[in-house]
Amino acid sequence: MDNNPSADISVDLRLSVSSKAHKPTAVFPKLSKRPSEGQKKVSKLLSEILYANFSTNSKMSARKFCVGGNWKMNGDQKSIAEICKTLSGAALDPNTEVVIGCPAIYLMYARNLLPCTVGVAGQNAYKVAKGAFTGEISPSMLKDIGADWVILGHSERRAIFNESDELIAEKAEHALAEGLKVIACIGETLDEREAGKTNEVVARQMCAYAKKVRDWTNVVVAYEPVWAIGTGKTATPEQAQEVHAFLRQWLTDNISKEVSAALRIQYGGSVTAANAKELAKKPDIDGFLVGGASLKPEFVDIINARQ
Ligand SMILES: O=C(CO)COP(=O)(O)O
Repeated sequence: MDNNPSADISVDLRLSVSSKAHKPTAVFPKLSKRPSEGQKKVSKLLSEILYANFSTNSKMSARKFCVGGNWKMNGDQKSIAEICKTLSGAALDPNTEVVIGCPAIYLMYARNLLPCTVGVAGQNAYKVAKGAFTGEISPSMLKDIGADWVILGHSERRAIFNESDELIAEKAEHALAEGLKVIACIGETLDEREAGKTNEVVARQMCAYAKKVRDWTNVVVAYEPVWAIGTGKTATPEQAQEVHAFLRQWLTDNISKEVSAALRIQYGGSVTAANAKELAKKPDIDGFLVGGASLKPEFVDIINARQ
């Protein structure tokens, strides 16, 4: 048996997790004699397998919470200076990444007023670098003035400016190629939810991104049910978690287990200081994309929701 480690697989699989190393080890059953060489080999093999799985799981919990403020078409120099002052003076949770989606014309202004730990995002960018596209801005321009992110596919761009899944995915592809990080928005309308089509809609939107995005490292997905945006009707933590869990499974099935474990999925739609803490407790909610409340001092409490 000693020469054939697979011959004895009656090893206790309980994990012994060292709090320091976070490395589980397979535990031998209580043996009256010292473990044989074969048993040791099996134990080592099992430890490695378990550690590999455990590492993947621990990556899931290691997703850094990410809170975005989407100011939309709001603010002027005076009010932006005030918000930036509030954020600069506040104790922001260092374990939360913060990104401000600022109107393009004020991006450089906000960049200069915000703490350097806070990222800034454009709220849109076109799918090519330059050219005769009156009124558009490009990812390289955003980068040039100090933005590191862009929000794409927001439901307002989809509904008001008729942006298709395909165009949004092309924009995401180009923005990523130019070195921007992308907050990729998705979400169903009230009619779609009531027709029981939520999963179908978000899967379709994810499919479109997946056709163009090869590397998901610099992508954060923002699930924003359209019926919850600006309406004061937040999805309950359970409703949000249900869709986030569906998205996580979709990523596992259609992209990879690794991407599914690492990709951050924000929730957006009437997030306030009052509901952020409960939403933040859900295992697949990795942050928020906040509209109205990001223009108010309560945004600090939303950023710190996990404290
Ligand atoms: O659209 C949103 C963020 O992108 C959410 O807006 P509200 O937080 O105002 O509902």
